[in-house]
Amino acid sequence: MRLTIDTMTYGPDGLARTDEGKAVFVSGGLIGDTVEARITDDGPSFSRAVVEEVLEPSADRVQAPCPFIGICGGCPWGGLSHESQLAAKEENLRSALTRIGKFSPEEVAELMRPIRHTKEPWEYRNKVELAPVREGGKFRLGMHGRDANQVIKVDSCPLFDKKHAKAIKAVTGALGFLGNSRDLELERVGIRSSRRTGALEIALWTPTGAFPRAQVSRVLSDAVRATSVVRVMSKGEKRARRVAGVEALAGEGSWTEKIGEENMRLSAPSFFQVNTKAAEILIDLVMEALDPQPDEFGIDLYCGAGTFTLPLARRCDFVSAVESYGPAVRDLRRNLDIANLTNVDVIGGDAVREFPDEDADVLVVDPPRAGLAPEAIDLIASTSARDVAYVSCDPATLARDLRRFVEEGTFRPVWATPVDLFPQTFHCETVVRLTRA
Ligand SMILES: C[S@@+](CC[C@H](N)C(=O)[O-])C[C@H]1O[C@@H](n2cnc3c(N)ncnc32)[C@H](O)[C@@H]1O
Repeated sequence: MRLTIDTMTYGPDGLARTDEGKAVFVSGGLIGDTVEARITDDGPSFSRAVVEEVLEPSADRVQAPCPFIGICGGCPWGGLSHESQLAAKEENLRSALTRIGKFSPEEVAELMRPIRHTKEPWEYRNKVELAPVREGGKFRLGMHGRDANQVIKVDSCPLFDKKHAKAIKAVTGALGFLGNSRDLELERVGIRSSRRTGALEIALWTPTGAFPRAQVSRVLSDAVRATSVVRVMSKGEKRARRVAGVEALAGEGSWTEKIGEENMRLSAPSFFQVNTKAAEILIDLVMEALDPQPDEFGIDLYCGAGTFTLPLARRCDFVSAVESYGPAVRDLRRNLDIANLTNVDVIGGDAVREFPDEDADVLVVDPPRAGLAPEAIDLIASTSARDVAYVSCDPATLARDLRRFVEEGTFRPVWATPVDLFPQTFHCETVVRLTRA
């Protein structure tokens, strides 16, 4: 079937319409392409298809600096110019605010500010994750393919920080060698690099139990000059793996990064934005949205290891910060110690159940993809906060939650700024300023 792609979805695919107007999600199709596509799934309201041949390539197609574009899962939009990616991300947010948030086109036009981004569409990632695979009795590590069951052997990744570009090959080589002589039961391997502090951490995720610590530490230390090698031990059912502990195999046992003026120390399981430079744009936008004053109180919900807590604490009189994940709570306490900040109450627990008793003037929320529970919106509405900064990694749940705030009648969105933290992918962060309605 001949199709012309007219939209990039919030996903890896392009979207086309048949002559009858039916939507077709086209894997491998980029906006502006005319393609010959094969239907793989013909549903009642939409179909799925894969590109068999690009008949007329989009003018926005570019040659990406990687031979694995289209195969590797890391860069689903890697064949598209960065300008076109930015435009598609703005359009995705606009569309979510209209379709899901039920804001009128005029309201959306008023809310939306241009997408912010850094000058680095490649080499921005401070973290890569490698997946293990055993094929024909041979063990190796590689990148997750676009097909989730596929693991692609790579020597380098153009998204990864060039300071430690060689670490990928060194780590895959060393662990491949070790894994062929004995089963390390590796679940995944994380590599975190900071060009600012020089830190390089290798994190080996394994189940609890016996582990050849000394041998792994020696082989990895010979292969790569890491500042930290850790083992993250997980337990429980595969789908709901929980972290049972982290043990240092060599070096510092944690990773360091400088973000804005702050020096952060992070344990391997803790969340940290993978694009440090672009995360600084998020911090600037949150501070712009809240404009915190020295006599004011702040709340930081879903605070992680403190990306927004520390800058907020420097500007406010007092901050309550809530985070449910134990390692991140410990990291935040340590980061506050390093920064000599004593005006933060760190609360470990669920953002709803442990919602701070202290009232607040300003509030930042940065929830996971699922967005805010209705109870969280009610609790936020019950504070006397004058402004809320909502940091979101999912336009759909963001749009849903903004509508809920508007329906509650307590806060209304003033502006929404998309931020491109993840070039070459469809993912997009957004910061929204909400103010008292
Ligand atoms: C998107 S991350 C943001 C972290 C932090 N603001 C940052 O920028 O580094 C979301 C955080 O929310 C935490 N989290 C997830 N569910 C939570 C809940 N129900 N209550 C509190 N924190 C939660 C996660 O552990 C994670 O650290």
